[in-house]
Amino acid sequence: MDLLRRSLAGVIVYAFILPVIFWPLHFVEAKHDLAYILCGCMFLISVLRLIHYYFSKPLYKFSARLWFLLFALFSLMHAGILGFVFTLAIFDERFTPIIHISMLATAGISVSALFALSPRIRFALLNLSFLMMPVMFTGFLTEEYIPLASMMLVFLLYISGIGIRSNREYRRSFDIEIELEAQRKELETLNQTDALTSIYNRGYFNQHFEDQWQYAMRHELEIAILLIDVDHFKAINDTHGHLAGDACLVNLAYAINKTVNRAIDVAARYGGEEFVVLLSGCNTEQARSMAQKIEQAIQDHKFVHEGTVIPVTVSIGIATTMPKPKQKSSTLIDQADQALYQAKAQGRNRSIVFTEDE
Ligand SMILES: Nc1nc2c(ncn2[C@@H]2O[C@H](COP(=O)(O)OP(=O)(O)OP(=O)(O)O)[C@@H](O)[C@H]2O)c(=O)[nH]1
Repeated sequence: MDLLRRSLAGVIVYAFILPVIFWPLHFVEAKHDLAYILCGCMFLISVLRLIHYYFSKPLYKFSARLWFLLFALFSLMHAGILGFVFTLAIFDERFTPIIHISMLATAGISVSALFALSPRIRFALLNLSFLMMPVMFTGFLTEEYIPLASMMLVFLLYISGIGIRSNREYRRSFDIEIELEAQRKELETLNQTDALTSIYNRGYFNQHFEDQWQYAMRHELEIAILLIDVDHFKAINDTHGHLAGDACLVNLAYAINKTVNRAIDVAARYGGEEFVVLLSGCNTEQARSMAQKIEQAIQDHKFVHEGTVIPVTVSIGIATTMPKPKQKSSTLIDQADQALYQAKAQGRNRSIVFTEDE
């Protein structure tokens, strides 16, 4: 696709280049039909190339191969006609006063075409040969133009070398761009992910929560928060060691994350042994049902350490609301926290929904 953008200027120039050369030389009067056919073809091909440019995206999606075939066909047609005209210049005396300028123009157009097409170097060289080879070989066959043709050959070899180098640089910069994009994505993921449990971290949760809060406010939807805290986690650490505690957190994160499976919902590690779940477009009943599912998943997903099952339970604080313009999103977290406190106070291993009178 980059090829198209790079060669667009050439497409416009090619549409008008022949009339600009033919009219002042009175070539049109002498070779009326040929002049009109050549100018018409160049113009028509430019129009076809512009149509190709305009429909490029859908065509590329439909078939990248067809897209390139058409691009190559039109470019080579342009190059072929120009190559023919430059060859004509050697034989037609009307061109004699400008023969050197013609050769210079051939060189100039060849260079710009080569650089525009250098991302596809083999095609660029083919295009270059369509432009330069006919005039060069004809020059070699016409005694008086042999020195000129020899210079063109040297020039052709020289710019081919530069084209190949430019292609390598283009590819290298392309590779660097791809690598940078991959690194950027990796960094973004790292930035959003909790290092221990590999689920979302608090930073990502805060951002997502704020977005969903605004969305829920605009569309008058309910939104729910579940704050999940491991019961007596300190005891697990103290009895089985910190590494076992870590493994337990990984286990829990997996069970919670697997249960929260709607794409819009988010489970994250909120800090220490605390997790948070954000459910968008979800009322209290649905939030309560999700809390039960999480409890069940944690129960089913047994945590085994050194061959023994370590019982792990959680307490969950639930809060739901339909966000109002003056309401702060942090109030919902506070309410879930208060409900969690209640769950702990009432003996743990349960979920409690926040109500105003609590
Ligand atoms: N292994 C491990 N422990 C952690 C991590 N983050 C926090 N903790 C521990 O989690 C424990 C939390 O203890 P408390 O806040 O007293 O809570 P608890 O023992 O779970 O008791 P309740 O919450 O009241 O049921 C502390 O001992 C922290 O050191 C972690 O990343 N890995």
